[in-house]
Amino acid sequence: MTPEQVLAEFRDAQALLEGHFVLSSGLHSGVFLQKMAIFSDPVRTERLCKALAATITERFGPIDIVVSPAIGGIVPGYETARHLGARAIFVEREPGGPFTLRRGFSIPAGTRAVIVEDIVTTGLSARECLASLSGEAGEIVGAACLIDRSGGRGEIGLPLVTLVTLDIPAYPADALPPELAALPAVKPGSRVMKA
Ligand SMILES: O=P(O)(O)OC[C@H]1O[C@H](OP(=O)(O)OP(=O)(O)O)[C@H](O)[C@@H]1O
Ligand SMILES: O=C(O)c1cc(=O)[nH]c(=O)[nH]1
Ligand SMILES: [Mg+2]
Repeated sequence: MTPEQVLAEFRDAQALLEGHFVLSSGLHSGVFLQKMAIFSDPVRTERLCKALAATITERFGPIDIVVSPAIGGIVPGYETARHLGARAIFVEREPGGPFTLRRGFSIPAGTRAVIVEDIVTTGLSARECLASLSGEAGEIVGAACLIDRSGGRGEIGLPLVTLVTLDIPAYPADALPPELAALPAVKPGSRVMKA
């Protein structure tokens, strides 16, 4: 799948939103990729995740386990795992807390795992996912996402593959451009911000 085809999927699904958004990292942006507009369509999700699985195989070789950060990573993690012939597990948090591997999930010795994210903005969520797996015996060989909106600057601590790299501006709350500051802010994701 070319980057243009991937972006066309997001555009056709009306997943490319404009407004004033508070992102998971606390940064603000005028653009939000509403991945759930993609993941609510199994056929569209299959097309994208099949392509991501091929990219993962090419870069990292055989994969036994896909591990994803909840909530956004669960659907693409599962669908990508299906195309990799791998298992799909996820890390989740108590509101406001760190990611944890629960529900009997593990990455056993001798297995090769990859982190699958939906969108990477700063890499914070993927980094926190990786940190939560430090006690697992298997090898985390890399990370993958559908869209990297960091311009390739997101830091995960693992090699990252993606279907598309975009460089979408994001701003700290105290450095908003006036046109963004003029719009009411909404926070679409699940991370609980600490006051
Ligand atoms: O690279 P980052 O700066 O971490 O931003 C990207 C993360 O933000 C979103 O998750 P969010 O925490 O909003 O919750 P969600 O997965 O429940 O949508 C998205 O699903 C990624 O996990
Ligand atoms: O950084 C985020 O929180 C984020 C950005 C984006 O475009 N889409 C999303 O689901 N989360
Ligand atoms: Mg997320």
